[in-house]
Amino acid sequence: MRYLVSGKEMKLLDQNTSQVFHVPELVLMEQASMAFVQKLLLLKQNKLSTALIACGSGNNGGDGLAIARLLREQGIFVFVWLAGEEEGHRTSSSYDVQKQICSAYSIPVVQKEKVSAGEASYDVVIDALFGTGLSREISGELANDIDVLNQLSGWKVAVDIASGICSDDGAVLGTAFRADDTITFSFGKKGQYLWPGNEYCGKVHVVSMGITQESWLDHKPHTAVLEPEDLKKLPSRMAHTNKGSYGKLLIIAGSVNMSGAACFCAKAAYRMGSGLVRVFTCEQNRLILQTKVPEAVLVTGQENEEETLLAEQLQWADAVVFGPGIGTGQRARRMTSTVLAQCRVPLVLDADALNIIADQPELLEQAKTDIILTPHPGEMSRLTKKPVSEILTTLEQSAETFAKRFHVICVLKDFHTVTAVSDGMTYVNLSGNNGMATAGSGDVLAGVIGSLLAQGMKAEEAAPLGVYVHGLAGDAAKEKCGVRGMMASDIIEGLKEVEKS
Ligand SMILES: NC(=O)C1=CN([C@@H]2O[C@H](COP(=O)(O)OP(=O)(O)OC[C@H]3O[C@@H](n4cnc5c(N)ncnc54)[C@H](OP(=O)(O)O)[C@@H]3O)[C@@H](O)[C@H]2O)[C@@H](O)CC1
Ligand SMILES: [K+]
Repeated sequence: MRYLVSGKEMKLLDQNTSQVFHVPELVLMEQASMAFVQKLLLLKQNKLSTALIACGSGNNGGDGLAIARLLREQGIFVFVWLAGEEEGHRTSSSYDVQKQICSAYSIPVVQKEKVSAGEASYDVVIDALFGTGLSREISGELANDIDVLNQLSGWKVAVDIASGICSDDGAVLGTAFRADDTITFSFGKKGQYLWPGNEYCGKVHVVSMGITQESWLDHKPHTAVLEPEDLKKLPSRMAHTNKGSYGKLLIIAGSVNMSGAACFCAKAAYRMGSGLVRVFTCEQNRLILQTKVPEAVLVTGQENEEETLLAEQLQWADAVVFGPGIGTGQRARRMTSTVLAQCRVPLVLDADALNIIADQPELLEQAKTDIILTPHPGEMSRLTKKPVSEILTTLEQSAETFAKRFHVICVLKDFHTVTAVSDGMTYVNLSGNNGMATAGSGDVLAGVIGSLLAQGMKAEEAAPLGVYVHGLAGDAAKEKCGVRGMMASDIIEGLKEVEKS
């Protein structure tokens, strides 16, 4: 697991390192710039001969000037554009020092007219206009400067973060540099991974500049990304066990003409390691379920006995998934009330269950168990009564606010799904790909998380880990089918590859 930080947190880490651990700002700047150059050369295998470095007037610009000097040392023809100063902005003291050094080495300075005229071309265009210090919309000449950079040909690389992207949430503040790659210091910044910032920052490379975990002091980071080593947290398999040792999962899913959701969910749960899965569904789905997932035990009932049967099944289960394909009619609404009132084991609420709860959020408050909700932005919009556009641009905040308000875990699904757990941690998921935007993918996720819960994982661990594993399964499916050919069943098959990794 690694942490992602906001701009404010990065500033705090910088300050603590300078003030408590006595590492001067210029030393950090030198280390950052050296690490940047090392990475840059590695990425292009030393095949660079010309570079343009556009510098703002703060410390990001200071980095840019140090980078110019270090690239020159490597025999690269460098040109700096002092865009911040040209626009009359106040310079930082470290920028002033770096500029003095550059002047002493006679590093060539180009003016805007020359850059915008496109007279020269550069192998790499480096953006050091703004970093984590960006605090408001970029306007006027500086906005135009960014547009000028975007129009240049050549490989585009951002120093720390693409200028114009808010480090905290990925918003575009006015306009933004479009980087192919971003080389960032010490910690990934949240805005590099959240939409639309992720599209502007390109591939993000984190390099060390000498700020270590100690610099957190007593502040606790609260956004994390799971990594391959976190797969060790998956429930272990012992030698002397039987199918009952891996939990009893109840999946309440499917309705007339909606059998697929139940199939995907149950299959995914078995592939995730469940030993016993029961599917509570309607009688009409018997044949298809018994053909597609013969491993699952089916429970169906007549309308007049269904409520009693459901209550009995809730008693049997170690974990419950409720919602995929249940519809939003009277039967589904009755079941929602029963499940939320009577379930005493960890519960995943997905799909139609979320749409029903959107009309009766008080049901969530009455529940007496750990709940994980897995809305996509459309469902989240119905749950919160906020437009989808707002949810998409405030993904982390939306998940966090909902989790805190209802004391639940909120898995807000998107290209980079955000999981907010009730203790204040949020996880940004980086596994997966756009081929997973396909029917049934969400049912698979619900089955994966449900399975982990039934195997005894705590809800706050099962939710982010389930999301991560689901993404890895999607990546395995991409290898086999490509992003267009991928279907939910391929993601289920992909779960086998995650197990092998
Ligand atoms: N600190 C350290 O130890 C190290 C930091 N490092 C590097 O420093 C970077 C952060 O540097 P930074 O804090 O100087 O801010 P930066 O992003 O360069 O912006 C400059 C100034 O612009 C201003 N401003 C803001 N928004 C604006 C707008 N829309 N339009 C116009 N002006 C605007 C704002 O000043 P304000 O006007 O708000 O007073 C801001 O201060 C970081 O990303 C990393 O690259 C590394 O060297 C390692 C050591
Ligand atoms: K930058």
